[in-house]
Amino acid sequence: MDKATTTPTPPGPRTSIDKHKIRFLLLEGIHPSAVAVLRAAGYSQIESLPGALPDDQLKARIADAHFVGIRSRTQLTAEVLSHAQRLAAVGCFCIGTNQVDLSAARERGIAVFNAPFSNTRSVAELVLAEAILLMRGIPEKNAVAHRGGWLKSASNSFEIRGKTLGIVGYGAIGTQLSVLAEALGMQVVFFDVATKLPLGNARALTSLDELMATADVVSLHVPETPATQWMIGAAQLARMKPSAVLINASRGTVVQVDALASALRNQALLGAAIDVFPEEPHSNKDTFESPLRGLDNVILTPHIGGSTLEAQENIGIEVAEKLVKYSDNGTTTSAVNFPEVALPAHAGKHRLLHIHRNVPGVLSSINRIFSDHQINIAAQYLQTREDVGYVVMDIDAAHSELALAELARVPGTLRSRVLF
Ligand SMILES: NC(=O)C1=CN([C@@H]2O[C@H](COP(=O)(O)OP(=O)(O)OC[C@H]3O[C@@H](n4cnc5c(N)ncnc54)[C@H](O)[C@@H]3O)[C@@H](O)[C@H]2O)C=CC1
Ligand SMILES: O=C(O)C(=O)COP(=O)(O)O
Repeated sequence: MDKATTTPTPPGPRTSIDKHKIRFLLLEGIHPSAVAVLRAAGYSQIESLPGALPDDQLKARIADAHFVGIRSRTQLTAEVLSHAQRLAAVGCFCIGTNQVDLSAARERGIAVFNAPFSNTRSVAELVLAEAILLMRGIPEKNAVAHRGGWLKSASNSFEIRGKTLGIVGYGAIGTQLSVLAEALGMQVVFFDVATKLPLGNARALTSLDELMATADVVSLHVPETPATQWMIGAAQLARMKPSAVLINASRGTVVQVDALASALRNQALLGAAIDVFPEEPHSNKDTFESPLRGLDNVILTPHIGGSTLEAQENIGIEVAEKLVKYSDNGTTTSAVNFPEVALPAHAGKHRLLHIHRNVPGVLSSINRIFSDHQINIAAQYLQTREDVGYVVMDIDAAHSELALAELARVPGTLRSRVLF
């Protein structure tokens, strides 16, 4: 049986708990495939809630969770994480991890995982569909028809074949979109801060300004970072052709929505499709407020770019498997904020996991414990990342209790566990 022992910060109390006492808190309607993976791995304390929790409830509920699963809505700030004394890892059941204070988590020895690929196809498909609908003026024609009108006209209606798609952020989603768009006969240009291999006949442009001025369809696929915050404002919109459209399925903070609303009202743009907003409702019961409401040439969607059953099911499996691996075996492969270690099985041995501040002296203190007590280390793995070190040692069962107690006392210890 696997057991885990977690010490919050030394000299905090050591709690030895078995698998059935490890608590998983899943929020925001994570797909049941995640629960199935956790159950199959022998975990039974799993609470899955349909929505995000208000801050005060989140702080209360996270306090006794060992693992928490969230999507894009839940904000795990440093303040919220300070209530998470037992938390070993966070699973973001999505791509974006901007909702988690990654360095605060790392400093507390909390690993953060995500699903970097599972919903990329869903976003790319939606964007492509929106590009076609916008270039045909469908949002407006649809709205008018619902009001009893009839807008049969070819004016401002275009095929996307032969038009230029400008992709801002040529990563996992941007590249998929690039390939799909070329298959429909579009020409693709992109702008990325990193050097990226252009797929097919796509062309890299050297500036955002050039992309905004060139493209008939501009689609944003950058992460939320200080550099992407409000990167599309009045000046960038003014560069677009009046016959062009803007699609944002990245993060709400990338576009200045007031500037966009006024560009759309002034017909400086043909239309827009927006899936993400600076302020999004907490749940389906809350009201959605936006200056873009009421504009017929805008497709508004409630942050559902990645919300397909296929994507959600895959994400549930992928992230739950990462949490299980970390809990059962200590593997941190693909953690977004943490030293990455891929570990083999440890049959017949107890495995000690020690997460510490990456400061001089910690490793020698650890090694001294083993030499002072003459404990043989069968295997040792070490990885550091920024200010945190992660060392894993496989030892004989007879010594693990003693070694764990000693490890927890090493100055600089953030967390320690034993698996067996
Ligand atoms: N609407 C939705 O439901 C979904 C939204 N997303 C959002 O889409 C974003 C992108 O996803 P992926 O393509 O998987 O991420 P990715 O990390 O694979 O690609 C992002 C690309 O943006 C580039 N980039 C970063 N900063 C930039 C800047 N200032 N200017 C230009 N390029 C920049 C990066 O170099 C990278 O190539 C996610 O971070 C997430 O916020 C992701 C999935 C679903
Ligand atoms: O994957 C992402 O980054 C998304 O934005 C999708 O978020 P969601 O899981 O739908 O809240």
